[in-house]
Amino acid sequence: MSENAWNPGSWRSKHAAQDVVYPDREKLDKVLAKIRTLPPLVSPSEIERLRTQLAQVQHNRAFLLHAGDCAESFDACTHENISNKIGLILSFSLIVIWGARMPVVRIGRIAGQYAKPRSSPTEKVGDRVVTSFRGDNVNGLDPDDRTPDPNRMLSAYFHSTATLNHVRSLLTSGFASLHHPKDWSLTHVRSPALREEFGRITEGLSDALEFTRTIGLGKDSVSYEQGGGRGALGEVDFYTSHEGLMLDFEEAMTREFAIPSSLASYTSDGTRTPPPRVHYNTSAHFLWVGDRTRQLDGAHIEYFRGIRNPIGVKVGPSMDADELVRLLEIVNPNREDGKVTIITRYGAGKVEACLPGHIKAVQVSGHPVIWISDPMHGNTLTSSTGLKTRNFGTIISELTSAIRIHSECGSRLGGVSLEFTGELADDGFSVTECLGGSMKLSEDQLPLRYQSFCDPRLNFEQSLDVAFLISDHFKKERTGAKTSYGDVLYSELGGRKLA
Ligand SMILES: O=C[C@H](O)[C@H](O)COP(=O)(O)O
Ligand SMILES: C=C(OP(=O)(O)O)C(=O)O
Ligand SMILES: [Mn+2]
Repeated sequence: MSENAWNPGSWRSKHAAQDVVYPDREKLDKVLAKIRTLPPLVSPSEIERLRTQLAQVQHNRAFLLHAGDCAESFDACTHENISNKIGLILSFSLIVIWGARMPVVRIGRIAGQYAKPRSSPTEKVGDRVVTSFRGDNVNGLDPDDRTPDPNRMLSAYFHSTATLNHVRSLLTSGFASLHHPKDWSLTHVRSPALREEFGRITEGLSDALEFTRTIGLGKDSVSYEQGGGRGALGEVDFYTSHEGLMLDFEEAMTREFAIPSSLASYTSDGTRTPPPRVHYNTSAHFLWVGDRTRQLDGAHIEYFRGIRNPIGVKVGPSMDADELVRLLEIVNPNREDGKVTIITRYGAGKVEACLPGHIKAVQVSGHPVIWISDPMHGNTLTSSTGLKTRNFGTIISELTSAIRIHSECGSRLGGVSLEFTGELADDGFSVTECLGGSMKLSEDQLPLRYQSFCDPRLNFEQSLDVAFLISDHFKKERTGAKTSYGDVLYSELGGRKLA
């Protein structure tokens, strides 16, 4: 075997950062053997379709929304949570489509986002120092349940299956058409100026949808349940993703297939070459490599370079510009369109110093990439009461800086990666994990409905605030209106420029 040969297990000869050590190796092997026999969660055709759509994003013909929980949990795998999450993704994308007049490619952090890298192998729970919680795929949130258990990977497989099945059933039975701007209440918006701006967008959008329905009458007058079509909003593509962290699991879900729709080729003497066979990770459409596991000579990059799925690479302030280009050479040597999404996450105070150099280096290299901004992970802080949180103003500051810097560098921000949730607490209200937004969530409100057990997520209202901001930006760009970050939406939402 040549030194450069790849197979789904070739990562095993490299160092895996954030590795999980299982005390019972035999049990691990048994679980992995079982996972290898289980059916794929997603199909090669869907993965190829996503690659094509991401190539559209790369060519500025679509916008990418990558969003969902920091970490899913097995307990949160319920009808209510899943439908609220999908509902938020659909509402968010509708608002962006309205402003940008561009399709939105939706990739959820869902149906498999069960494993977490951590800053430290141990953490303090009360007075005790215990092994850090690494996600339901690995160990339990209960401090007495922190020993990694391989059976959790099987459980993750089945929870992913249940989640994905529910997502598919919602989307194929008309759920998307229920997400109407008329149902979005703006009563939480504290600033009258902001409420007016948001209202203008929802009204326009609502009118447009009604108009579409009116001219489509006849075709759509029979409901889906009565045998009719799915309506103007009914046909939506939706893709799944998770961080490709647990390489044992990812390897077991990697399967070899011929590329669908590729044909056999024939030479002039009639010799037939069968269609190329490649390796798909069949546990999700899209996988990303984290900022903590992207070492060029490490196990994760070795695994990622061999799969056919489109991939994301998290890039933080510690990435050198030439290292980024070398990474692209490794994971996309043939420079395929739609293959690599760079997800930048520097922090609002560092984006100015880091992003231009990264953009320029990639431009000089000629590598085709999609750039998206993750304005969450570089902006985490601890509240005075010890809760992990993020400030809405800082989040939109990094996002708007990224949009501006791309444009100044002759590049374009192709999308956004957010940790958000539409899930509701038992009292029916949104979670309270991030500060600010149009509801002006304050520090003393954080403990009210803080439900995340990893990173703080934007709630439904705060997420739509971001959608309105992006939509407004694209509308201005499209109509040639002057974009200024001192305008109503940005300033009323608490946006600020940090040094
Ligand atoms: O989601 C990202 C990381 O897993 C998370 O931010 C790590 O959190 P920690 O710094 O508390 O370990
Ligand atoms: C772990 C994550 O991010 P990063 O690798 O950028 O820290 C994440 O997206 O949850
Ligand atoms: Mn996170």
